[in-house]
Amino acid sequence: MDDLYTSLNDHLPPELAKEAIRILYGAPCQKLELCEEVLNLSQSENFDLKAFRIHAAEEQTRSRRVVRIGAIQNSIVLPTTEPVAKQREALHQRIGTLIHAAYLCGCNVVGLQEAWHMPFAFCTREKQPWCEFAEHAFDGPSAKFLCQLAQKYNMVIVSSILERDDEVHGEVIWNTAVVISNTGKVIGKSRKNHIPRVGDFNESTYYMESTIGHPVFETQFGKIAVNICYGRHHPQNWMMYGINGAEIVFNPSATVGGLSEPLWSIEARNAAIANSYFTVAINRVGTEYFPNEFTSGDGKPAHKNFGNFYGSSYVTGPDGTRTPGLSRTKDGLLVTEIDLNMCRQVKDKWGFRMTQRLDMYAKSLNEAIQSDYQGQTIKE
Ligand SMILES: NC(=O)NCCC(=O)O
Repeated sequence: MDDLYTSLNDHLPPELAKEAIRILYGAPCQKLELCEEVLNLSQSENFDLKAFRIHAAEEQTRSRRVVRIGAIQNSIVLPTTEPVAKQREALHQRIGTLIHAAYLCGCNVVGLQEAWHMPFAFCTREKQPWCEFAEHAFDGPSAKFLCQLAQKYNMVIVSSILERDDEVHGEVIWNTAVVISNTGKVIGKSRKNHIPRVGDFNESTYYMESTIGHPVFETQFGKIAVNICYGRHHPQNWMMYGINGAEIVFNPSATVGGLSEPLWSIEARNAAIANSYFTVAINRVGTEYFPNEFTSGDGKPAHKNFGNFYGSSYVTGPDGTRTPGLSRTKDGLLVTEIDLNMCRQVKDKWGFRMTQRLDMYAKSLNEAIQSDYQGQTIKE
């Protein structure tokens, strides 16, 4: 099955499909018309292309703040046995094509998947050659490449990379998202707050948890934050970006079907609802093979790949409306037109911020982290 939405549409009687989609996806997203040039490009370059508008109400006292978001998912281009520079160069080329497509679709903000410039080699626990993909956040080859595209296309780009912190912190490696302004300059970086220790996700061998909190980047196209992959399982992580004023939170990810597919459509969507902002969940696609076998202490026979990254990138609005997902198997570009005014409209309607009781939880959490804490469990 390539994607659930299309399967429902293709296989259920029309009335039933409409109702099933309303229940599963929320208010229907309107399809956007795209130009012939980008439709042809998606054919010749073999990527999934979907485009929607999430509807927000018109207001009397504020003009609309319309933004087009592009979410890009991709598979690796060359085998993982090719030289590091060649693999990275091939990914740059592919991403260049997909960003050009996003430009043709009028995107103002584009987000890429987790560690887009390399294979997701953290299953292997090998340091060589994978650590060589790590690069400087502000002037590494991928930052330079994207800064130039951001300026050329007048778009903000959210670039999730393996960072080598060689100025301040003794060349250590981090899992980092760099936010690049539409002026072509890096605005700043955010880092992965929660590092997985599950299945083959042996990422803790390579980098530590972020120490830079929950930054929100004020751009010309809205206040943007980045919750990197496994951070999506932590509601408090999502919450902090909301507290700091985010209007769009990207979730660049790399996750596989056997592990997380049933969770995928829930977590970023729930975060959008709970925090009255838009979320953009982006996952890799394809299967990446590594030269040497590895195991992860879970009883599985030694193997050479992670399993299948299932794509399915999607966008959710603060009212819970979500777009259909991109393909589960193909590279893709998902374009979503949103109106940032919707964040406040939903806060006013549902009052989740107003009723959030942060003071109560701050007090309770502060008690819960004390070594003599007695849980509030009442026994029969
Ligand atoms: N990249 C990453 O953090 N993956 C962990 C697996 C998951 O969160 O689904």
